[in-house]
Amino acid sequence: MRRYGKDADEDDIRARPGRRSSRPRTRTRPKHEDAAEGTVLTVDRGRLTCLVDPGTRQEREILAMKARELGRKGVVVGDRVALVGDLSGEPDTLARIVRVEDRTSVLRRTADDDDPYERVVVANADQLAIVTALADPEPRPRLIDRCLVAAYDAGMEPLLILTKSDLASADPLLEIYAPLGIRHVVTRRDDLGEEEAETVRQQLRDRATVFVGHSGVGKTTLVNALVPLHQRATGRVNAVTGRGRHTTVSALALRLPPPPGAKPGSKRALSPGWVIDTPGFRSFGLSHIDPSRVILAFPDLEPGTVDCPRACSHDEPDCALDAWVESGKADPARLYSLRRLLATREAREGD
Ligand SMILES: Nc1nc2c(ncn2[C@@H]2O[C@H](COP(=O)(O)OP(=O)(O)OP(=O)(O)O)[C@@H](O)[C@H]2O)c(=O)[nH]1
Ligand SMILES: [Zn+2]
Repeated sequence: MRRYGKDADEDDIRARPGRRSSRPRTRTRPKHEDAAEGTVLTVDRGRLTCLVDPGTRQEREILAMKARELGRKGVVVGDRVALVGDLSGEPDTLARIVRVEDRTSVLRRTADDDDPYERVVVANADQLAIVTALADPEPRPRLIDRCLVAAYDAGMEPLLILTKSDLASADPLLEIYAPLGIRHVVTRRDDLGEEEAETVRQQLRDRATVFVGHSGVGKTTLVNALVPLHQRATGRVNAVTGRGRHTTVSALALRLPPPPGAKPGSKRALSPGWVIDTPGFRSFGLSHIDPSRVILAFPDLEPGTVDCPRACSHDEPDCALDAWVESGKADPARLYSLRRLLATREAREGD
């Protein structure tokens, strides 16, 4: 898949879209030559847990905070950062993050469609796993479409994970998504033994995959099977937020176990892939999406847009894609799917 992650330099957690370009870009980097490299695994009320020296005997998680000099720059899960200060990782120590490296991808969402603010959810991920139950709760193709738009906008490859296959067949959904050529896996809780979990892990090896899904689709069940040593806490009420059972509070990066038979210390063992679990959500706001980025995920259609009117929505009478498809240059089902996806940008009841 093509990479087209947009410039993600100036992305405060809360940035007003459209203002980005007016801010001056300063590239004065403080000298922190002794800084350690780390990857942000989770963020909790301004405290960032970072993994340092991965794959070595010194591997450790250290707690850090953003240095003042970073200003309003947001630091999110998946960010690669430079750390100074106490790097021991001992209890009650706190390091400082002095730099955030350029990002290869940025997954954003707006809390809802009327929300002018966008949030960077995760940085540097390669893949977006859209977890959908086949029943209980009923699948919501429109929500899947919205997640797909977010993935394409972010330059991430989508993966459909269809859970609860004991309750309903996956065929009708798979038919809808066939023209998009999205990879998929179908799971059921009672089959998620070690062997089946390994089949799912094969889709996640060597990359970082963000898991998103509506509450109750079985995401926690799945993630716990994929990363058995971790067992995300469920059913506990958080004393601070008061949020209840089975509520995942913040994004959390989890390393997959190494593939069976991988030699300890080998590349395969050291980069087994990452799962980035995110809180279950009800909606996925898309007010920040740019159709011209989404269309880059359709390399068969994209060249057909050169004759489009300026700022074409690709769903208007003058759109050149109709002629492109009529002349046999691409499959009409692809154009239909693209238009269906782009149409989800308009908010509707129940999003
Ligand atoms: N029938 C059936 N039930 C399942 C399956 N997977 C999970 N469940 C059940 O669905 C319910 C929700 O599962 P969770 O794993 O907590 O769902 P979640 O998506 O993490 O939910 P949140 O934590 O709210 O985001 C639980 O009662 C699970 O036991 C499955 O394959 N089949
Ligand atoms: Zn067009």
